[in-house]
Amino acid sequence: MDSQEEHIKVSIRVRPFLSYNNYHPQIIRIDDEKTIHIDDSEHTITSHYDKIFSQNSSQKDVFDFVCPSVLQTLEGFNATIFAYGQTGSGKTHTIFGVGWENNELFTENSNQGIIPRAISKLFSIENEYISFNLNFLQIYNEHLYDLLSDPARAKSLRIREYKSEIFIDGLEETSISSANECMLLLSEGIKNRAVRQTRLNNQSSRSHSIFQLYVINKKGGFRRSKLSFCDLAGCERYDKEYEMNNGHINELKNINKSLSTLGMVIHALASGNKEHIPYRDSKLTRLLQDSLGGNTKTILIATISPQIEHVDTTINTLIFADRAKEIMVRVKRNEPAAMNSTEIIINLQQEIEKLKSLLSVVRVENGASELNKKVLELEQENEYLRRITENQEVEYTDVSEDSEEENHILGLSPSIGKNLLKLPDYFSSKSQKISPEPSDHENYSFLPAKTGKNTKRYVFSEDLDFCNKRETDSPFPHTKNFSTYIGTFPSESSPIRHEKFYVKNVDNSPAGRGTLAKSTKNLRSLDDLIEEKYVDEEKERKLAEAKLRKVHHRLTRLDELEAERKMKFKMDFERITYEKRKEKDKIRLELAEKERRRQIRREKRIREMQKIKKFEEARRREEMARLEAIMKIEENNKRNEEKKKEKILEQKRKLAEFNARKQIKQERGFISGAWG
Ligand SMILES: Nc1ncnc2c1ncn2[C@@H]1O[C@H](COP(=O)(O)OP(=O)(O)OP(=O)(O)O)[C@@H](O)[C@H]1O
Repeated sequence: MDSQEEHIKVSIRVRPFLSYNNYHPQIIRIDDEKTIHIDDSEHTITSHYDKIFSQNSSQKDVFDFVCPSVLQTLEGFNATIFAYGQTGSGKTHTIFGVGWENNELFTENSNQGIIPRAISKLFSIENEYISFNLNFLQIYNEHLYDLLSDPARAKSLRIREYKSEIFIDGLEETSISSANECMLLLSEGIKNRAVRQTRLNNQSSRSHSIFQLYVINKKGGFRRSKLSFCDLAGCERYDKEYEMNNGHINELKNINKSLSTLGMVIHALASGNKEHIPYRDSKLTRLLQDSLGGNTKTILIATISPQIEHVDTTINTLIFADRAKEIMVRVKRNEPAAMNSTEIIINLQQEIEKLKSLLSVVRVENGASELNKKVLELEQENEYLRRITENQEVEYTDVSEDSEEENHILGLSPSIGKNLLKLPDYFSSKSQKISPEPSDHENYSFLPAKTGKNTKRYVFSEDLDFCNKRETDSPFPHTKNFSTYIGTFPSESSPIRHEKFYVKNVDNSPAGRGTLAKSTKNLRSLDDLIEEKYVDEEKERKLAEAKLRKVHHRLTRLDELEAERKMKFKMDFERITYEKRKEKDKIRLELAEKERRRQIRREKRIREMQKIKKFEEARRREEMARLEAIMKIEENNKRNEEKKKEKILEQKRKLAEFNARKQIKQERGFISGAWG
């Protein structure tokens, strides 16, 4: 099936206020299921995600959101669900649920987190072809531990990579046949996790834990998919007011370091730069590699606290979630591995063999052990060669049989041969390897016998005169008057080995001399025989020398390699130290810059507030003046009005008086007229 590209799904879950929280203003508003607002005096932020879970959302609501991806593992897709967020914001609550201490979560209830719900869901689907394996691990202080087999955190495990797939050496994968069995193991593992009471959480996870369920579908082959749940340890700030012991500080440093690496990985992936993703900078990112950048359907649940004092961390979590939204992953259904059980077994066996051999290679590659191994091999080889050389010497010097043969060829009696200075004893001791040379060379004749390429043989005679004539003398008869000595004289200055036969002439009579001459002649024919042996020995010696040269060459090369490795290690170490220092400086600068900007913002806000206050004051004063003016005008108007009214009243009064007077006049006129 073709692969398809899709975004990582991102959701936000807001934790409710906990009972021990004091009242705090609501700074989080959720408009619809996809939009969240953060509003406080300093920030106004709006952001969109695949799903927002409010403070009232239930565990079931969250599971319903991830359920389709969980079920897709049955069809051969890999899936990962991971929770990220500030300490105490509800990651463990979301992923595992609460109440594991009392095994409360075995049966369905509202507190169950995503994992127990996923287990129940998967086991509720009856399918004879499907089986499950699981493992459960934690990353504590940058060390990996098997939560199911190593509760004491005694043995940390190592990450390996094979065919670009990440696996953990020594992590036990347990086959499970029922949901109950699975829950039991899960609860065992949960109890083994590293937790600690902190200021923000009574049961704070101090490790990142990863629970992996392998879904094996045997229908039409052997299809294996992986469902991972990851509960990350929460990021936490160093708290000066809360006394932290060294263990706590160490945990905090490791947690924050791995989370910041995760942030960098997310940042790099989101920016589309697939070239250099710093997966290897932490164990966490190494393990999440295939979830973030590989063939896996991934869901991130970012948990946030509703409290105003955590607003900065909440915003950082949202920034992290924003970046994760941008990541594209290419997902593909896993292919079936083989068609029948025999093939499956063969495939698995082959795979195991490959992995085993790979492991041994990786193991030796990972340190000086390879070098040690090679050095050991070479030492063994050296020892072997040394022994060969010694044996050759022993064989060569152990001439008891040869001397008997020689005696025989020389025609010397066995008794004479046996008296040859007891040669085997003589040569068997290293300290006496060199035969005694005749004390006075003047008295010896020097007869060159056969000369091999690397061997020179000489025959000495005590009698110079006699020896000078030896070439023309008659054959050497068997006689007890002669003793023959054989010795090997390694030359210090040259690789040529000098071998000297010297014959003592006991009987200095002419007959005796004749015998010696004959002996010498026979000796020369013996040389012919021995020469063949020397040629073989020569070959062997050459071989041994070549081997030694090779060993020497290899040792030199190993020294060079070791020097190179050390140099590379030193350079890498320096580079990493430099980068880390740079990174630290950068973070320090960023923090300082952030602090500076925050300070500027604060000052600006204070200035603005002061401006607004002044402006308000002026406005108030103006308003007061305006009101006073209005009141004055109104008073004037009122006064004028009253005056007007008085005037009118006066006029009315006057008019009334006038009218009254007029009427009186008229009445008087009328009376007088009537009288008149
Ligand atoms: N949605 C929720 N509803 C009710 N209680 C919650 C919710 N989320 C978290 N809590 C409670 O808040 C407390 C802290 O939650 P939890 O331990 O899950 O946080 P965390 O993010 O895993 O913290 P840490 O990173 O320190 O482990 C717990 O008592 C938990 O039960």
